Amino acid sequence: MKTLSLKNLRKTYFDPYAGSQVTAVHDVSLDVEQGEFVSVVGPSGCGKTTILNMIAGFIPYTGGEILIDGNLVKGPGPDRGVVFQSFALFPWKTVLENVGFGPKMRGVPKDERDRTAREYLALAGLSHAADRYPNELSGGMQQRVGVVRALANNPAVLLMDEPFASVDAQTRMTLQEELTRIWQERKPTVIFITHDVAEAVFLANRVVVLSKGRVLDQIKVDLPRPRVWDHLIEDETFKRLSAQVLQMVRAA
Ligand SMILES: Nc1ncnc2c1ncn2[C@@H]1O[C@H](COP(=O)(O)OP(=O)(O)OP(=O)(O)O)[C@@H](O)[C@H]1O
Repeated sequence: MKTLSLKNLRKTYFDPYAGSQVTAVHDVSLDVEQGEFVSVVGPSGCGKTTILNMIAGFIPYTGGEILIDGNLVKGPGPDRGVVFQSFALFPWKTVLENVGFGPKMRGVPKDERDRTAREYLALAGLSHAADRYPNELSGGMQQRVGVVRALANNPAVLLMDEPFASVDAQTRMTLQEELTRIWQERKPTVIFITHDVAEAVFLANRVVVLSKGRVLDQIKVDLPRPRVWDHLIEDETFKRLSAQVLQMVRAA
């Protein structure tokens, strides 16, 4: 079943420096199935963040349409969860309260939202941190809380914009493994933007390569799961797919 559908999506910005319109997204059509994990890669300025922001409903689109479960996107909504590279957890709320915030806003009773929040925290190995405050956590842990906070709303689509870009390489690999494990358990529909080709391939069922506001190509990733770096780093298929995507990005 199709969860997300982009049809001939277009976005122009007014560039105040040039005094003219810039087309950031030309004509993007993309269908994402329920429970699919799609990575989006492409050179800087190819329109990745613009597309994500339009799906999130943060910025209007100039042409075409975005449908989520058949409904036209007209603005932000609880059917989409968003995780950025730098995002703010509420510093005055505990980890448990942060994760339970979305359900609270939707009127879910305290017992139930605490139960859901604890379930998601356990899934990310964060049970021990439930009563801590964000400034008592490492950057990697905060990022994991951000991911489970978005998931706890049970969004139709989880939108992730380079969520692991600012953590160290070691932590990043752990977060990637963890995300694939959580994905496998809950099967959320994910759009994941990254500059890191290996990350894109490691995580996804499909990698979409953008170039100058258009879809250049798409590659299916049939690697078995669970995905673990120790196995994949030397895996011939992983290496071949990564090289293929890298070549496309460099040519884009
Ligand atoms: N608010 C804005 N006003 C004017 N032009 C913009 C605006 N935001 C983005 N652009 C332009 O739109 C194009 C696409 O930008 P976008 O940020 O979507 O690319 P990106 O692929 O996410 O880049 P990066 O990988 O560097 O984050 C670029 O040419 C950019 O300069």
